[in-house]
Amino acid sequence: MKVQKQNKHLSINLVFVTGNANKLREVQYILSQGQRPIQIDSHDLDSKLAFIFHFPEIQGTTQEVARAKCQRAAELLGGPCITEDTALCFKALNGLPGPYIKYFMKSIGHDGLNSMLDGFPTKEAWALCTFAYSSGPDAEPILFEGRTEGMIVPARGPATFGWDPVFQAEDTGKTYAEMTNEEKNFISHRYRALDKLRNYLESL
Ligand SMILES: O=P(O)(O)OP(=O)(O)OP(=O)(O)OC[C@H]1O[C@@H](n2cnc3c(O)ncnc32)[C@H](O)[C@@H]1O
Ligand SMILES: [Mg+2]
Repeated sequence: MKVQKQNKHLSINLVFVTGNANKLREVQYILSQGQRPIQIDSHDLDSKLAFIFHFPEIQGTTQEVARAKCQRAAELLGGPCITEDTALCFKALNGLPGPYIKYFMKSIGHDGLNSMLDGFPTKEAWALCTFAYSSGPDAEPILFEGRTEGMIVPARGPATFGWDPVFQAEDTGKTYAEMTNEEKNFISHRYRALDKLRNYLESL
């Protein structure tokens, strides 16, 4: 990561290690807003790093999963980086599927996520985003969490990004998939976590 302060302007370049193009698009969008834009290096999807995305992610709490991925990414890169883990947590299931949502989505899809809650008294859920920042292979990753409350509903809106069509954000009446980029990226779990990361980076 390069941090340069010139004439009170802050220019930060970060390497974001992810295999998910939708995440990268949203992160670039969110960080380009505001008074001090942060550049995300786009070579993170470089094929040289592609094998990292096929590493099994560990089991554990969202924080343990996030720390382990960032640590591994910093070791492979030999330098500073950020990584991100997203969990979708059902209240009725004490927070599961949580960090394992990717495998549930792949196996049972939007309908299956709804069916999982059949017979439970609440459809409440929350989206949890955990950014991890490592200053290098020997440093302990630092975590930044963002959470958005909502509920699981039958799919509405374009199926462009993961579980967006089945997550209706609290007080909006809309699923993430029914929102514009601006709307989602103003209230999302990702926006809230990135806000904390941005504050941290600006304090360096
Ligand atoms: O390489 P990484 O960054 O790990 O990318 P990934 O796709 O494997 O992502 P995760 O391990 O964090 O798994 C999260 C799952 O939730 C999905 N997801 C993440 N953010 C989302 C969002 O804002 N809206 C809908 N689905 C999302 C994503 O597509 C995955 O299926
Ligand atoms: Mg992953």
